[in-house]
Amino acid sequence: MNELTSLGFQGSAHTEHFIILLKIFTAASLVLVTLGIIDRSLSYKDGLPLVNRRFALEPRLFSRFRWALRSKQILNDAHAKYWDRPYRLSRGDTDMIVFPNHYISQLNALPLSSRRYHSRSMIGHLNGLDAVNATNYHVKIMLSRLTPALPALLVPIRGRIQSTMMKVFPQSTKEWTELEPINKVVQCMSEAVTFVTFGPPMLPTFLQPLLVWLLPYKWRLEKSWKTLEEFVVPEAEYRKQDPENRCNNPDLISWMITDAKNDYERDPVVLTRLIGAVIAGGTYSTSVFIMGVISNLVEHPHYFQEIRDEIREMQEKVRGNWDFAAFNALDKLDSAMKETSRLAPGSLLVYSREVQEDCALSSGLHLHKGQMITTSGYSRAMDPGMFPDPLKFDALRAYDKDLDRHRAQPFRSVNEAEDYRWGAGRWACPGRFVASIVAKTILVKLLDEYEFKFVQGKRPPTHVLHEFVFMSPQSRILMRRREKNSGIVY
Ligand code: HEM
Repeated sequence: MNELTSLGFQGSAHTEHFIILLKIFTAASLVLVTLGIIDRSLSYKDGLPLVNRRFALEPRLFSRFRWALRSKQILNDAHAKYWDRPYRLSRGDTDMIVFPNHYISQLNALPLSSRRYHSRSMIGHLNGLDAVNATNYHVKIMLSRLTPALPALLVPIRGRIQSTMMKVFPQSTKEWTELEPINKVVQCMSEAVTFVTFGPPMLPTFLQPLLVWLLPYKWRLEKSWKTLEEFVVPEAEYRKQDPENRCNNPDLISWMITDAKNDYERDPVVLTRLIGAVIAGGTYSTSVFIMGVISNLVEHPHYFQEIRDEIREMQEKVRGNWDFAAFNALDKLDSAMKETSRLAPGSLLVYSREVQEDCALSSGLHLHKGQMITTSGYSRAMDPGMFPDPLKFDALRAYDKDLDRHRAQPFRSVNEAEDYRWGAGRWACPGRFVASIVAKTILVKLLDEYEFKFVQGKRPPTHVLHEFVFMSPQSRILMRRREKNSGIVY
């Protein structure tokens, strides 16, 4: 009896357990089915493969972490899988359609905005860079006024760079000095950028270090904007009162005041924001790039020597007159610059745009207003079909491959058949002419006059965070002035 009771008892306990399990199973199935339905309803309907999100309901934070830490791998895998097809990349902050490069000519005809993209992705509403949403005036002036004036501006730019270099780089030919080269180059670069922006005597030198810190990760934003405004606003008001006499100088502010078509374009606060965007976009990127060229050449001393010889020969050929043509005829240095930006572009993604109106591609793919699109410049730069042995730094790659073509399409050009170092289309980097000539001006002297060594033999690392590729301004290098150099004087 006892046994039966106990069996009966156990039997009802089993039944109870079974019912509980059944309930749990039913509830779990219902949750899964519901999640599946929600997941499907949240998924995109355009059939594009989704990269870096495992299912539509996966918290975006996971995509963001993966993208922050493994962006190169994610792009490599996606390129290997979908190389000829667009795919949707989940970055965590937004989902972008990544187009293969051959779509660019078709995309160029669509209503896309690069500035809206830059403003949105750089949280322009928080840092004040959203002024670029309303106008492309700064880009227009850079291309139509600044670029043609560069040959004439070269002489004062050269002089300023030279005197800054004498101040910030070591002069001893005996001792090695350990320093933070990026911060030093930033000072030279900002001399050039502030000169083309404000003209000669306008900007007090004590403000220049502040402008330098209008850099993405060092922004003391509101304070920096305020400092810049405190200078630019009264200066712009002053020049506006008598443009004929006060806007004669070839500089960005004067051109922006004289060429303005409406009150918005000549508003001093707007001018401050636009100028801030130009300075922030150009100073740090070019300085890191210059350090990248030097690091690559230190790592490959035979190229360093060849390029140094090229500089020495040019110095003799032009008898010390380093004009535009002389800098632009340094074919080997130009080739090393192309190779440096191919291996370490500022961003793995280029040609990033926001769609302005609903539109469709010839393939039938619909793009909706507000959608972000981009291309993977990195996948192109690493394509062994375009660049054999793509991970190798071959300083003379472009020079050796086809010299005529290299000369016709130098570093400063937007060459859509090569990599996308300046982006592409109408909104490719408008600062490329400034970046190229200023970088060459600094590099010619540094490569000719200095020896470099890595600290403890280790190259300063290049980091990749999200799509951004950068070197820390705190990276250090050893430098010593060469006793025997070509004696270049700007
Ligand atoms: C080596 C240095 C530099 C590199 C690698 C670089 C690269 C780029 C790239 C890839 C873009 C995006 C283009 C696109 O989406 O199609 C861009 C945009 C831009 N760059 Fe540069 N840049 C450099 C230097 C400069 C300098 C020196 C300036 C200013 C003097 C500058 C000003 C700008 C501006 C204003 C834009 C935004 C254009 C727009 O979309 O409205 N950049 N740059």
